[in-house]
Parts: sequence; structure tokens; C-alpha cells
Amino acid sequence: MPTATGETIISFREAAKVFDGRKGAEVRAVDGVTLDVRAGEIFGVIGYSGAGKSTLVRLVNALERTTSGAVVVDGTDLTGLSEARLRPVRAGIGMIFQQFNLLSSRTVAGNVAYPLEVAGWSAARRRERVRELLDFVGIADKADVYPAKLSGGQKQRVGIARALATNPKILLADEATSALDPETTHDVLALLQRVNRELGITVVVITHEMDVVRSICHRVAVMEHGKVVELGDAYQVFSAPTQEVTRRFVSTALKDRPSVAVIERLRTRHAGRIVTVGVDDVTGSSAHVTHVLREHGVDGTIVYGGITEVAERPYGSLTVELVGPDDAVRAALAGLRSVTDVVDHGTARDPLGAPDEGNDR
Ligand SMILES: Nc1ncnc2c1ncn2[C@@H]1O[C@H](COP(=O)(O)OP(=O)(O)OP(=O)(O)O)[C@@H](O)[C@H]1O
Repeated sequence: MPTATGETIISFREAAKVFDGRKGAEVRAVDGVTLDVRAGEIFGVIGYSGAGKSTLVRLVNALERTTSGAVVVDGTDLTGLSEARLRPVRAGIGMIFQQFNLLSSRTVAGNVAYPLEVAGWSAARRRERVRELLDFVGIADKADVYPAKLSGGQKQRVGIARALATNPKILLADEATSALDPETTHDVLALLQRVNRELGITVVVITHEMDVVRSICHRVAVMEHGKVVELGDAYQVFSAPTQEVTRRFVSTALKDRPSVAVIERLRTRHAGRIVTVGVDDVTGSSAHVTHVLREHGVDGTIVYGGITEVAERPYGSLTVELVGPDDAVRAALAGLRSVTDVVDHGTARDPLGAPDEGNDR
């Protein structure tokens, strides 16, 4: 029976993978992970190098086996399954890689046809399916070209077409855009979004780039030292991070909060009071901010900041110079605090804030 959208399609239950490291020391690459990926979602796993992301995702197609705990894929517990029993599970999972892993001796069409040959499709059905897939990923004109002649983005499109060939339910993307420039990354992410929306395929994205999660993931797990340290709706996790590692990812992507040095320069350059106000669709919006300032007769000049999207919802902050009578500025600050989070940096004469305020979110 097909897995209905929203039902669990991949379940990690206290899953652990321990490797023998150098000199017999154990490496707990995945350390007791419990989480469910839902059918039909784009699920992100983000973490720095060595956090255990690749190992976690390799447990899904049993390229690695759990040392303890279990991984259940589309209703099948993979624990202890023979290679023969794993075959149908693996047939339901496609995978793409950072280095594309294309066969250099085969043309684009030959690469995409490969899994179909292995699965025993007839030549006629293969031809038709390859044409359909190359059309879907937008490189039908490259069918007879060899990988060496393709750009990185085109190679990843071939990788995606090949991964989709046998109609998998799940697509695993391990750092699929890490070798690509920003524009190509954008195109490939848009293609993964189409794979999810148009074909209904569950996509698990492994990345160390916040921008990838920000632009396409519905839910996200943040990994550190083999453990999931934060898990949930991508917007919630990144708009209210509870862990330091998550805060670091957010600040690398948004760059909307001024650093200590920038705040000092802003205070010197502007005579008014410098404050940073959060903007999101739960608490404040820039309309709220301007409304409060107008209400109190305070002038607000935007001097720093940025609003972007996380999971297709607005998020960021604006740093504003407030100018007006002291009482009015104080009242405006109180008004802003009632609608959103506010960091008051004070003025050049009366500076405020912790030494590392600029890095805090
Ligand atoms: N086959 C292996 N043998 C021994 N240790 C391993 C093996 N595979 C991974 N590790 C170790 O497990 C830990 C997690 O590695 P993993 O590749 O899963 O992390 P990652 O978050 O994907 O990082 P990266 O993006 O650098 O691959 C690392 O310390 C790594 O050195």
C-alpha cells in the first residue's frame, strides 16, 4: 500500500552507528537518533562536517547498518535484513551525491538507463523512460553527451534523473549542491522542489549550508556529535533556535544582525538611539515597526539589516536609528517590545549591550 502524505515513511528509533576509529577508539557517528520523516515532505539534516549526517542517511538505504536501535523504511525494519530482502527496500530509494558519481564511459542517456537495465526493463521501455526523465530535469538535448562535457549543474540533473528512474518514493540528497555555484545551486534546489511537489517524492536533504534548508526544507534536524540537538518545523527551528550550533547556522545565512564593530560605527555615525528589531510573521513585521514609531512621533531610519525567507515565510531584523524626545523614544521602545524582540544598543554617549551582542540572535 502506498504511504499516505504525512504518515511516517522513515523512522529512526534510538539508531546508533559506532565505527572502530584509530587505535581502537570508538567513533559514535550516529548516537541514539530518534526521529520520523513524513511522507511527502522535504526533510533537512544540517550539521557541520563530522556531525554524522552522511552516516545517518546511509542507514536509510542500509549502506551502513545500525550498531543498535532500528531504522524502519516504508514499514520495513531494516535491522538484520539480508541483502536479498533489502533489494526491494533499496528499489524504493534514489540517492544523489555531491560528486554526482556518474559513469564517465556512458552518455547521459546511458547513465540514466543504467538502473533500468539492472532492474530488467526492456530496451524500448528504457528509451521511453529515459526521454521522459531527461525532459523532466531539463536536459533532453544532452542525451548523447558524455559527462565530461557537462557543467556541474547538468551533471547533477543527470544524477537526479538517474535516481528517479525506477520511481522511488524517497530521494536522499547528500550534499547535492555543495560542489555548485550559488546560481546553479538555486536551479538544482528548485528542481528538487519540483521532484517533491510534482512527483510526491519524499526528499531527505543532507547539508552543511543553512541556505539549502532555508529555501526548500519543511522540517529540519540539526545534528552535532552524532545526536539530533534540535528538530522541528524549519521556520520554528531557525526563528527561535535553542542551541548554539543552530544559532551559528542562522547567523551565517542571514547576516542581518550587526556585529559589535558595526554597532560601534553605527553609534558614531548616527546621533540617535540604535536598536535592532526582529521581523517575522509571528511577532513583528516592518509594518508594525513603522506603525509604533509613527504612533509615538519618533523618526526611524533604517541603518542596517535584512529580511529574507525561511521556509517561504519572512524572517530577519532591522537596525533602526530612533530620533525624537527622550520620553517619546522610551515609549516607542516599549511599544516595539510589545510586538517583537528588540535589542537596544543605546547611543555613542550611552552605549548598551553585551560585548558579544552582535553575534546573538
Ligand atoms: N567508515 C568509517 N570508519 C570510521 N569512522 C567513520 C567512518 N565513516 C564515518 N566515520 C566517522 O564518523 C563521524 C561522522 O561522519 P559523517 O561522514 O557521517 O559526518 P558528516 O556530518 O556527514 O560529515 P561530512 O560532511 O564531513 O561527511 C566522523 O567522525 C567520521 O570520521
